[in-house]
Amino acid sequence: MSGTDTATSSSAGRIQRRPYVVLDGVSKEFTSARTGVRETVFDDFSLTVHHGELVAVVGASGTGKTTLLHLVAGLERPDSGRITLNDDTLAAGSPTPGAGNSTDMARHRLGVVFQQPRLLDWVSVRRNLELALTSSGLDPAGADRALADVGLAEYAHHYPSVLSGGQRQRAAVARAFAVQPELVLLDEPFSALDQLTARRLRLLLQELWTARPRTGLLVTHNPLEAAFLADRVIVLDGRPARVSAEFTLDLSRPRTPEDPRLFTYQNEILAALG
Ligand SMILES: Nc1ncnc2c1ncn2[C@@H]1O[C@H](COP(=O)(O)OP(=O)(O)OP(=O)(O)O)[C@@H](O)[C@H]1O
Repeated sequence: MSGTDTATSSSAGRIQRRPYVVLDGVSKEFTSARTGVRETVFDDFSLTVHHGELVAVVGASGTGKTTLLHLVAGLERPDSGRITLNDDTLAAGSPTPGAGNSTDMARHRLGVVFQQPRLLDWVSVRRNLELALTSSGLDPAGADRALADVGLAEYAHHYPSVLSGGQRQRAAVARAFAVQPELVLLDEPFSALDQLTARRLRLLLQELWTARPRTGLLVTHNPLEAAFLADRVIVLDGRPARVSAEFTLDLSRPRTPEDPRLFTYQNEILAALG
């Protein structure tokens, strides 16, 4: 633990040595809809994310960042290799790869935030959260608390369409955290927002993370966002994808967006991106 303030936490204090997400020798191919050619996105790819660790994944467009999240979420199955979450085998390669098991998300308490909020427009914001809670076998009464945590209590009865883009993404974050996820997957969660809103939501995410540390994978094109939020940043490169560089960010939390050390990391990550 660094410093004397008990509200701050260092990575070393939060991250356990126990692996939570393990990809072991994972391979994944797709057939391009455009050319009909098979592309090997991952070949014998391995990655470990430890309990309490937030790993950011950066890399050029098309390297396989979203595919990596989909594999971990159980939305895609590996062609070969094994993926385990908290020692529980989520997926093992099968000769007939197909869609993942939709119960995986509930079983492992996954919270997912996508680039777009993906809220149901025909029900209220509260109902959106209640449905997520119910499908995870949780009490829907938790919706109001989750909305209050992100500052949206007074918008609970509104339909998503009357909310601003930032408020909708805030609601999406609330929905992801409402299920008290053990694992949070974030796919470019703030890239569709203006800079000021994105900054506020990063601070909110940090608050939620500090209140109760979880394990997470964050896909982002923004090296500064990666440095601000993550414990470790990996750079994915090539086809098939491999980890070409890795940065451990030993900065205590809460972090401030103006911390000059973040800009140093940003430059190092940018240099690794080439
Ligand atoms: N369901 C699919 N069917 C066919 N090809 C796919 C499918 N999903 C991904 N791919 C291909 O796999 C490769 C990796 O895609 P992916 O979306 O994971 O990359 P990415 O690194 O997240 O890209 P970006 O940064 O642009 O979002 C791309 O060539 C993509 O076309």
